[in-house]
Amino acid sequence: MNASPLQPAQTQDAPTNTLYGGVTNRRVTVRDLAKAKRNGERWAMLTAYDALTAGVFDEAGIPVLLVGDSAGNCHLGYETTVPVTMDQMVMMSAAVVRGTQRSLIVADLPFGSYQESPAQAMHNAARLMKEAGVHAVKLEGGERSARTIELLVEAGIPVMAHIGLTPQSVHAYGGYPVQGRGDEAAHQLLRDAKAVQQAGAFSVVLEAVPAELATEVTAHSAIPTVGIGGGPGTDAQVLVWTDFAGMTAGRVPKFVKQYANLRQTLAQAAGEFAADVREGTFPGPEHSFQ
Ligand SMILES: Nc1nc(=O)c2c([nH]1)NC[C@@H]1CN(c3ccc(C(=O)N[C@@H](CCC(=O)O)C(=O)O)cc3)CN21
Ligand SMILES: CC(C)C(=O)C(=O)O
Ligand SMILES: [Mg+2]
Repeated sequence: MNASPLQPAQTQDAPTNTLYGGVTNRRVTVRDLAKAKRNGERWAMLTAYDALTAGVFDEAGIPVLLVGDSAGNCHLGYETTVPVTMDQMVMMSAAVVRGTQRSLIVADLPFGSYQESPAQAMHNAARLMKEAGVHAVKLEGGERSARTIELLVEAGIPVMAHIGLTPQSVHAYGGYPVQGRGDEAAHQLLRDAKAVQQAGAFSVVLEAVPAELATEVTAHSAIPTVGIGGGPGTDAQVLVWTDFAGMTAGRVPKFVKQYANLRQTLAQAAGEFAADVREGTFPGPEHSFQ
């Protein structure tokens, strides 16, 4: 039986139960993710906005990378994701695709690029697939986006849905509140999950919802659920890479676990570089040409 591309082939030097590390010579596909769901395999997704960091995460064995419109907050200096444009998403997505060999690359359709009509969504999803070369797109909304998801899927575009807290609605929410609290909200989330699955989505992000509800949605879902602030019961987890790596300035959401403190590391290195230059200890002879 072929090893799942989500896990290393069981060779004597491949540690078990770790992320795959370039053990196969093909891209992860939506079929691999469906198989992982059937096999109860959990997997991790990270955001990436450029070729360099995408390549690091691809080599580290992250099977799916999301070119998130969170780039607005983490890469482009905006306060929210709302200003991010299609041209910006195409440029970042193309870089992420060029920087990777195995990870499946999903790109967000940014605010205002799909809500007008299914035809508008088709036009912009096609741009991401053709101009950037991504393998799937993601869009926000459950029942409200079902017809659009159907059209894209019928056109051969794999769609990752996104329900619960949908950050493009930040001004309608007045912030980023947890969604799905209370009976009516919980039932709406269950209807959203059912609608996107029936529309043909290959997976669905559950953002900022009570853990028990996310577990219930996952149990009733035939497609992989990807949690961010949804607790441990989802099939997969996604984090914004600048949060997980300790690069984000200021407060990060409660659901973030920081696996590194790159902001401090980089700041300290920059300080040492500046001091060496000021003091004339860099460059030394070993850095100089004769
Ligand atoms: N750096 C970054 N990380 C993200 O996860 C992220 C972005 N940017 N930009 C787009 C959206 C915004 N996100 C957010 C931002 C804040 C909260 C937040 O602070 N939520 C409250 C909920 C409190 C409650 O309702 O009980 C929290 O305290 O976590 C959640 C998601 C997720 N996305
Ligand atoms: C928060 C994740 C799921 C996202 O949509 C993004 O990074 O833009
Ligand atoms: Mg997004």
